[in-house]
Amino acid sequence: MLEVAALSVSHGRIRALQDVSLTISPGEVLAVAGMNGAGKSSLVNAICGLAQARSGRVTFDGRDITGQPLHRMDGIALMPEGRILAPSLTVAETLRLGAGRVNRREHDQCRAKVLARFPELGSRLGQRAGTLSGGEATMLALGRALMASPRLLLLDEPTLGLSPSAAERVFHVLEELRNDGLTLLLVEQNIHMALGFADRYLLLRHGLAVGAGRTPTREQAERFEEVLLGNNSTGENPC
Ligand SMILES: Nc1ncnc2c1ncn2[C@@H]1O[C@H](COP(=O)(O)OP(=O)(O)OP(=O)(O)O)[C@@H](O)[C@H]1O
Repeated sequence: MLEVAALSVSHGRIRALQDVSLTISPGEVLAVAGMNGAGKSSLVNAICGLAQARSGRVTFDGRDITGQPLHRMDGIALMPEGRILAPSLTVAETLRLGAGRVNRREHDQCRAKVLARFPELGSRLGQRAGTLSGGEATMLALGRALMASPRLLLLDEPTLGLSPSAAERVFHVLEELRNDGLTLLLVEQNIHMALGFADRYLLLRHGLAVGAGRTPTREQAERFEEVLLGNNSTGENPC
């Protein structure tokens, strides 16, 4: 479904990502892990055209989408790091924005599905996004992404800043989305939750892919974290 080949991203003189490749098959969940500054957001942003790739290729369903802006990517949606909601827009207006160019009937159908998934948003359609709690704002950001009816959802740290119970709710929703057949690329700071949930992982370090494979078993997880936290100087694949 998604193929990323030797993708490199620079921000000015900083090499954020170097020759990173990955594939995701339909229905799979890929967790992208790594410490702060490892290049996770640069990877996600370059996949969906928000960061410019210096080199490499991104292919979605066989189409080359390298550098294409997100709004032209039929089938891919992003929940960006920090949620990025316009605080003065209402919940209804935010969801409308996520739908893009669809007719009224398509919008209403899609919104009904989103509101069935997030009942807390239904009673707040006229409330401004800036007044929502962290958990509600996260559901709105997820709902906005789902309004695009994606087949592949990119999630950049969806539990950032949330309480443990709100983070659990996010993973509960992600589980439902997976059961509905959605393909997920998940950047997640809560490594335990991410590895417990994903089918496969990609480990980044200083912009390089230093490990990839099926998610580790409980026994392998400790070893994995050693590498992740930088206690292992070889950068070897932990699994
Ligand atoms: N717009 C930018 N301008 C300059 N440097 C940037 C920019 N965005 C990212 N960087 C740098 O690129 C590197 C990778 O950053 P990136 O945000 O991709 O990492 P990350 O793994 O997502 O980190 P975090 O977990 O802290 O969000 C870092 O050194 C960062 O400082």
